[in-house]
Amino acid sequence: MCTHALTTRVKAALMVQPASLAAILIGTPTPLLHPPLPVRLQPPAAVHLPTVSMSTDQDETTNLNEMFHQKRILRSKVRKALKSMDLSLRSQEDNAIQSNVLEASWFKSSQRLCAYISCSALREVDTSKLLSEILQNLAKDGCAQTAKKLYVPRVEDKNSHMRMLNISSMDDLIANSMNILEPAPADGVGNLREDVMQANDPVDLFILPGLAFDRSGRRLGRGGGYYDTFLRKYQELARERNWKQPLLVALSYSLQIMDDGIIPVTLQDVLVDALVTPSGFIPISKSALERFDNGL
Ligand SMILES: Nc1nc2c(c(=O)[nH]1)N(C=O)[C@@H](CNc1ccc(C(=O)N[C@@H](CCC(=O)O)C(=O)O)cc1)CN2
Ligand SMILES: Nc1ncnc2c1ncn2[C@@H]1O[C@H](COP(=O)(O)OP(=O)(O)OP(=O)(O)O)[C@@H](O)[C@H]1O
Repeated sequence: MCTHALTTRVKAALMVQPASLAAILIGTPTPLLHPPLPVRLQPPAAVHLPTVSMSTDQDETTNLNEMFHQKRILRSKVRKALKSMDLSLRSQEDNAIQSNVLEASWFKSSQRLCAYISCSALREVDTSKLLSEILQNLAKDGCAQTAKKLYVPRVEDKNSHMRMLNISSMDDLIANSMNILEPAPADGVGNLREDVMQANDPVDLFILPGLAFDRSGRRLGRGGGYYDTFLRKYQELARERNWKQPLLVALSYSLQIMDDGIIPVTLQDVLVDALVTPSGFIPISKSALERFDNGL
């Protein structure tokens, strides 16, 4: 790749002037509205930078690498804290978070959702009660018009490519190589499951996992870039179709909420609209604040 192409990609990923890079690194609070969509960059490892007049670009590449390095450090700290979390506290927080979701009007009124299948080995906030409520309603109701439709993640490859496929029962899931339950592409009788990107109707709610969050909507994932890539594509689809953007809600244990300035972000990172913690709902974006104010 030529140096110019690298420079352009790195700048596009940072989407900042050099002077404001420090602000990103130290994590100045972002506005409540989400920033413009960034461009995903390739890791710049194999590029040879010329020695003249490129110090700024080199600095930017170094800073970007430093940002990913800081993310890795934070990930391992949070993983460690989650591993030593008291079991009864964890179970108490799992229950409180799920009750907060189940009682929320934005959850009750949602018709089509994407949610993660929690993995206890990864110490993720439990979603089993939410999933069984959604799927039970589907089974009870029988009427597709009023029951909620559920889409869950399926990792397709290691290049941050994930799909969200429709399931109607927990029996539709099998463990993948990472030991996370996910749907096979086709059901038991060979019919392909509906991919949310091909659905005719919009998703209104995403329930998101993550390792760390803050009150400005920053989210640190597990490092694969799967959700950021997927969410940007879905937001683009919603724009093209003039759909209302889905509400992005992340579930967080108390210890996963960081002070502002701790979570490094590039503009590739999609901000969440709200958090659900054991103590309640934290609206962040304008859209979440509106729903919260209106009791929606
Ligand atoms: N429940 C759940 N499903 C999900 C995600 C998720 O975060 N949670 N994903 C969200 O992207 C995608 C899968 N991505 C994943 C990325 C990393 C690991 C993982 O096991 N990470 C280890 C560290 C591995 C390493 O560093 O080599 C860990 O975090 O302990 C799991 C899933 C799609 N499905
Ligand atoms: N130094 C680097 N320069 C450029 N890209 C990088 C670098 N290190 C990692 N990446 C890429 O960035 C992506 C991971 O981004 P990030 O660390 O923001 O993930 P994340 O917060 O876990 O996101 P998600 O929750 O979406 O999985 C991966 O696609 C990875 O290949």
